[in-house]
Amino acid sequence: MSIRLQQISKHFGNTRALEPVNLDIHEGELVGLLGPSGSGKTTLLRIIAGLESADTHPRSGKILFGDRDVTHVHVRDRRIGFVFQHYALFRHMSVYENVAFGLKVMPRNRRPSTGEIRTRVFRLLEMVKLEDFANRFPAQLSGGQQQRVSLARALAVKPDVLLLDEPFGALDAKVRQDLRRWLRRLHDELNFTSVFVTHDQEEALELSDRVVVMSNGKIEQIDTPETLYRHPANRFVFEFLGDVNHLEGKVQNGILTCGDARLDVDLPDGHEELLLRPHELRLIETPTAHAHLPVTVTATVPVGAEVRVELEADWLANPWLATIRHADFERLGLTRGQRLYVEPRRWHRFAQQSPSFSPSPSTA
Ligand SMILES: Nc1ncnc2c1ncn2[C@@H]1O[C@H](COP(=O)(O)OP(=O)(O)OP(=O)(O)O)[C@@H](O)[C@H]1O
Repeated sequence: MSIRLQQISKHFGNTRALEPVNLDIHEGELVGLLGPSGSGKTTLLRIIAGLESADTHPRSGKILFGDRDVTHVHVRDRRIGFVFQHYALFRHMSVYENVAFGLKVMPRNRRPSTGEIRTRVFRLLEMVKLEDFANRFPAQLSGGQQQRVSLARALAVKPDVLLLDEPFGALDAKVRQDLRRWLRRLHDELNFTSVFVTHDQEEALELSDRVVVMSNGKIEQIDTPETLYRHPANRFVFEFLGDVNHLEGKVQNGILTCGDARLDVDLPDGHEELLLRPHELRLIETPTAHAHLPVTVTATVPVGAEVRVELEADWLANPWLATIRHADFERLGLTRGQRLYVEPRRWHRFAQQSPSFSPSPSTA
């Protein structure tokens, strides 16, 4: 089922939660709504669900599910499954009863037989690997297991659309990771259309076919994770999608200067701010002819396959972060207090007036 939003806006009193937005979600797509707190993600999801109504003035928007105009259709008639952050499982019902609930309360003419309900519930419990837990109660399950029951329950009624609001928000990192895989697998296997809300960049990039990046009630960009990362539409998207180091200074005759730091840049004279990703910084023991960026190591933290290195310097307003391979970490014998130089492999800049993205070639 495709979803189309046309000119949907929302005010709560004087607060504008959503500017008029247009959004096309294709049938079978898994779309993430990503943005900082208060950017309007939940409001947008609730409007798709029919739990919240969009503004009707000054200009009324439209919501289409496939060809069906559902703008004024009640939530219960939209054929939607929900999964929320706080597992709203019925605590007095077993896992089996929780998953079967939506089927048992269907109108008589649509309700499957008891046998069919049983088959469908066990099929879903198998898919989320909880078939041995059918008789347990929610309190006897871990957070991740409860969320898998929530997923199975939402899918039991064969929704056209599955909506998830920070579904894994309350869980620890490892469980979140597992549940993402569950969701992706179920999505691909059962082929429904899903929209989920998250403020976690990694979750959005890993799980989504396309990501909708939002800020201040506006859609900043809608793209595949790959395109978002490589071609951010503006500075907000670039900064929101990952850690960024800033280098601000004056360019004269192709050299950017900031205190005793210097970097060759192919830019016209004037004030510039360059943005650098942590993995695009190389740490070296002596400056090069093109880059003289002296720094001091203030902390080193091994994280997975990389080491995060915090760097400070008099010429820096805020510390920098570099991520390097363990092999480089060992080769350089990095310790706190060590003095080094940075050589950017690449930098980025966004023109002040226009929101265009100007990736630079390597400056090395
Ligand atoms: N029921 C409400 N009454 C008044 N203002 C609201 C209501 N719901 C949301 N808002 C406001 O609308 C804006 C968008 O809120 P929304 O919950 O959609 O953001 P969000 O991106 O989902 O944030 P979070 O990640 O913190 O949940 C915020 O400024 C919020 O304060």
